[in-house]
Amino acid sequence: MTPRIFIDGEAGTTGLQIRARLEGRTDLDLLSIDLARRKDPEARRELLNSAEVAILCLHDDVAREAVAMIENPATRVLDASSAHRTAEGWAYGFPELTRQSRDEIRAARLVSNPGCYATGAIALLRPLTNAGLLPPDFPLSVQGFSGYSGGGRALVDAHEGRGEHPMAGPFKSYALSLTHKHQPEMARHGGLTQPPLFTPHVGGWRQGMLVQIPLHLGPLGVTAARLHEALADHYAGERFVRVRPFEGGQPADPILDPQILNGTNELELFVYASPGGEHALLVSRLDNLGKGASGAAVQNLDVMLGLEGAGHSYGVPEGV
Ligand SMILES: NC(=O)C1=CN([C@@H]2O[C@H](COP(=O)(O)OP(=O)(O)OC[C@H]3O[C@@H](n4cnc5c(N)ncnc54)[C@H](OP(=O)(O)O)[C@@H]3O)[C@@H](O)[C@H]2O)C=CC1
Ligand SMILES: CC(=O)N[C@@H](CCC(=O)OP(=O)(O)O)C(=O)O
Repeated sequence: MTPRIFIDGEAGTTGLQIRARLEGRTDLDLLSIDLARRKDPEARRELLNSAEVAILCLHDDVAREAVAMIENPATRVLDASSAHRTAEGWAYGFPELTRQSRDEIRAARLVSNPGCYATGAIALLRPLTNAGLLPPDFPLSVQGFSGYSGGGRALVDAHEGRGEHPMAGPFKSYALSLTHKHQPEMARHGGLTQPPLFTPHVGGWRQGMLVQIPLHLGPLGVTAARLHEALADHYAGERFVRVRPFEGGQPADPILDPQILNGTNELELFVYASPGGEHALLVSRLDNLGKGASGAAVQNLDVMLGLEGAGHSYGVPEGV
């Protein structure tokens, strides 16, 4: 039977992008809620309990409530919120992260979709901590640069002339309390014993992001070439994660535009080195709504259902 899928929060930023990516899929039966009843607990309860997979595109508190509404043991959950990313009993939905990740996601009833900045950071960190090139307690800084859709409906509306928001504008630094909800996730799934110092920034473009990790190589006792080799080895053969060539002093990609991967489910990783080899910069580029949210969610849905081999792109189809 065709698996029934319900997107709770289908009218929000992440939900709409998931719907766009599922457009034209005949191997899934997409259940939809009457728009007028989309916040009605009874209407949602019914759909949540009749789906094979419920995808939650809700803010954390509403996502927790949705999980509590599910009584049907056959309903599996894919949560796009940050409510369960370090919770016990939840698989982490990053299929390329470790050799076991795909099997864990396929077997799980509860899967948490990664955060956007966290995806960029963890994709760089985990292969290096696993390979023993980055000690788990190494003091790290992570910098993020996101398009405004990362702020959800309220920030999108402010940017598109439908309200005001303190983070709207051409460029803002934020989370200057030096605490951000992605830090525990970066630590846990990046293989670190302490959260990195994380400084996010948001700008006046709609979507697309860069995540940067600067490294002093002296204390690490490793070369940038070795870090690149470990990343390239780990992601060899992966369709959605690409490690760009490393060319030492003459970078293959001398300028990075955060928007290049928009509409795709792709993630690109870069390693840069200073001419004397003292410093390295690790960078990831992704669409915060693609591999950072909705593309990843649809990929995870297919991994959960054993459909990944069908070769879908998990991008937004042309013209949608
Ligand atoms: N934006 C991004 O880049 C990413 C977001 N996420 C995560 O996805 C989740 C959703 O974020 P995002 O899509 O940006 O948020 P939005 O605010 O755009 O969407 C949330 C949706 O949930 C709806 N909603 C609110 N309350 C209820 C309720 N009680 N019952 C049912 N629906 C409700 C909202 O309706 P209404 O607008 O009418 O209130 C809205 O349509 C968040 O947890 C976020 O952390 C994950 C990765 C990336
Ligand atoms: C620009 C902006 O506000 N970004 C969001 C992160 C968005 C995201 O994708 O993360 P989640 O999946 O955890 O919501 C923030 O910093 O909280």
